[in-house]
Amino acid sequence: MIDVRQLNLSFNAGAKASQVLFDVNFAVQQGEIFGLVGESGSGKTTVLKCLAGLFTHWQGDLAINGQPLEHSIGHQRCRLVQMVFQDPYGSLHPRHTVADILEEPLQIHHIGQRDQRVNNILEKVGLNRAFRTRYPHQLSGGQRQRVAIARALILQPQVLLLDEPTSALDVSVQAEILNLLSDLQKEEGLTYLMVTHDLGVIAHLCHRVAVMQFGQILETLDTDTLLRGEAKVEYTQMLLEASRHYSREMAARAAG
Ligand SMILES: Nc1ncnc2c1ncn2[C@@H]1O[C@H](COP(=O)(O)OP(=O)(O)OP(=O)(O)O)[C@@H](O)[C@H]1O
Repeated sequence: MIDVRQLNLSFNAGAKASQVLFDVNFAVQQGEIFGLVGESGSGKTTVLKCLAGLFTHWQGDLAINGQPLEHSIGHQRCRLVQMVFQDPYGSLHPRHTVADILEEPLQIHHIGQRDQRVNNILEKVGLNRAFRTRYPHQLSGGQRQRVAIARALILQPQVLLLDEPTSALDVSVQAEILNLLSDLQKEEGLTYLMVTHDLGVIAHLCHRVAVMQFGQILETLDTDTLLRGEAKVEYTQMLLEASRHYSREMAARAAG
């Protein structure tokens, strides 16, 4: 469903050029939830932005559902793939109501029956039509992320690119959003490519993960293999240990 072949990307040119992606290769199957993990700055978000059309100066071959992606963003790509960002407050227009936010993509794509579609999608993400007139600042963090997910889904894309979709949320609402994403994936037969640093998120949602460091993929493995501690690459083992340690410390702190 998602094919990334020999993806390379540099920022700036000449003496200031810095390459951040080096021959990135991976493939995600239809209906799969695929995680991208790795330390900060390793290039995970950059991969997502290339697929979403937010970066257009990449080199290589990108395809979704067998359709090669152009070096520009067009209407067709928006109907195929949508991105959900980490910070739902920053990604929603502060002076637009929920109805405005959800109707905008429908207007741009000349899609009718907007009221009905907005009500349906609100219900799908666990909100209701009473939220139509609210502004982002009148919503909780979890509700804002539900609106961001609704906006991503209103054009009925086949692929969602999720950039740490729960990390900006209160711990108590993280599980709610993960469950929502899991339900939507099954109901709609969606394919997810998800950036996360959270072992719990990987264990809960992902079928397979690719481990990135310094703009390269070190290995791709299934979640069970990762959680059994059977990764081939030492860096992956280290990442797993660090994440377990971090989770235990967090749990101890929360309990104490
Ligand atoms: N617009 C930009 N201009 C220049 N450099 C950039 C730009 N966007 C990202 N980078 C650089 O590209 C590299 C990869 O960034 P990216 O955001 O993809 O990392 P990441 O793995 O998602 O990190 P994190 O987990 O912290 O979000 C970093 O060194 C970053 O500084």
